[in-house]
Amino acid sequence: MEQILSNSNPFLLTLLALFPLIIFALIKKNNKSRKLNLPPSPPKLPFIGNLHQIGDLPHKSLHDLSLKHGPFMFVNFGATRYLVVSSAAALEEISKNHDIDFSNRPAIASLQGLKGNGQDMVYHPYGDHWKQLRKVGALHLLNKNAVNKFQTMRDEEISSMLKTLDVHNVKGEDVDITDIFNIVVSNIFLRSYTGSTHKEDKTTKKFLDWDVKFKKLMGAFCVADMFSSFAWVDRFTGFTTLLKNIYSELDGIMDKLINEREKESYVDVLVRLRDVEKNDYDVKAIMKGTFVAAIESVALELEWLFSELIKNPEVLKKAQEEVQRIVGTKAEITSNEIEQMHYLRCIIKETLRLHPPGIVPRQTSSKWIKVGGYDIPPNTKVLVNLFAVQRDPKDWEKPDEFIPERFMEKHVDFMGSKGYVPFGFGRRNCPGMAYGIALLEEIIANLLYRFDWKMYDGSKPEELSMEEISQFVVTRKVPLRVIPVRRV
Ligand code: HEM
Repeated sequence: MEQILSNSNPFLLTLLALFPLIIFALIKKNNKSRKLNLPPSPPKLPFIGNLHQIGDLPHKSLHDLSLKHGPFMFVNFGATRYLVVSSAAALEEISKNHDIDFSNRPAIASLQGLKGNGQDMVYHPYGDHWKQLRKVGALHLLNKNAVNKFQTMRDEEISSMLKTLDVHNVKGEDVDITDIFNIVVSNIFLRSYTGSTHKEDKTTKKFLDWDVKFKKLMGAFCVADMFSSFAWVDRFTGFTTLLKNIYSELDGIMDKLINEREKESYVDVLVRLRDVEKNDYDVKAIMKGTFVAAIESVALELEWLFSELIKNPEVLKKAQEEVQRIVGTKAEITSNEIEQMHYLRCIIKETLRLHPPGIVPRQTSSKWIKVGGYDIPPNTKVLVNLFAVQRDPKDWEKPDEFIPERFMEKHVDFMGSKGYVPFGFGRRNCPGMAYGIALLEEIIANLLYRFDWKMYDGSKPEELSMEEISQFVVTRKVPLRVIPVRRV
């Protein structure tokens, strides 16, 4: 034996000694994967995974796939695997039993430039730092009191929007209402951030020009998002440079807002917390994430809401009658009057049900989780398909139809009702809900009160195209053009 030991290779000897341990580990691993019950997945192709089954509108393709493969399914976008959640019951199970475990966001290469050094609010991992950011946002920008504080400024911006529409009315011209919505919403958020007392048309234009380029880029194919080990292809094709340029342009706009901030505005508070109280804040990243989240979602919901009103003249008429009945012949609409517009609120709810802004990205925590009877590995990237959840036929009769009246009969909260989650779910939900709803109500109430609306090309309202395009968010494919006709 001694001879064997002295003549042998020490590496082989170590292996021999560890042999029982290795066998034990292999058996254990084997047993574990045999016992694992992973979610089902549509058939995949080598390398591209399920990409061939995803069309131009991923929310629709994923919805269709979920009807075949179930409300929890694994889908591979190239080499990147996602758990796709597609029904009200599945989402309820997650939010009731695993809220914290599903409260992270995945790293998305093409959105890296919004994250700054990773200390923003939208993409920051769940934890104390993120909670602190949410608190500052709530206190200085987003809660009901903060929203009320900005009322005068909102009134000014809405009144300026009405004046622009009046010019088109006098000339009998059509107007790109999508453009009008983008301008009024950007103006309002810009001023809410910096506390500016005057109009900021130039910066708004800069931001909106930026936004068009940004969305186009987000609609393009980013190799790093699908195949992280082939990220070099993006450098080779020049995509990485395009991303770098677009984010540095946004940085420039944020710099301008920081330089021009008023005392005690949201931006000023963020800067003070960073510079005076030495909080570890990436102010520009916080601003970028919330700014883009706010403007994109409110503008697109206004666009869909207005499209649905134009396409459904009987709903439009009923909504106008409600506004007229409550406001009478007064010159201004007050927040007190808007509170009484129940039918308008139903229209908003139904629009948010049919047209949520996009698919919600999340990531699970670093432990194994069991949902829907399936084993979910640590750090799994998740896509919650609100389009599928909010059209679940188990919760909604005629789920694809626009029927605001359904909300008259059934009490459904904007936040936290089964099968209705336009502002997301759990503790990572949208912090801008109060502000978003206030804006939708105020802008639409004014448009209904002041104007009648005609199709610009003489076509019938019901012929209005509702085609979508998915570029970061899901918007109308073609901008909405209408003719405003003054009523009062
Ligand atoms: C009608 C308008 C809006 C809709 C439909 C909407 C919808 C959403 C949704 C679905 C999410 C994902 C939530 C989740 O992961 O569960 C979200 C997140 C977010 N929204 Fe909104 N949003 C709106 C307006 C706003 C406004 C006005 C702001 C800010 C001023 C805002 C700021 C944010 C932020 C910062 C997040 C990320 C929160 C986090 O990760 O902690 N949103 N929004």
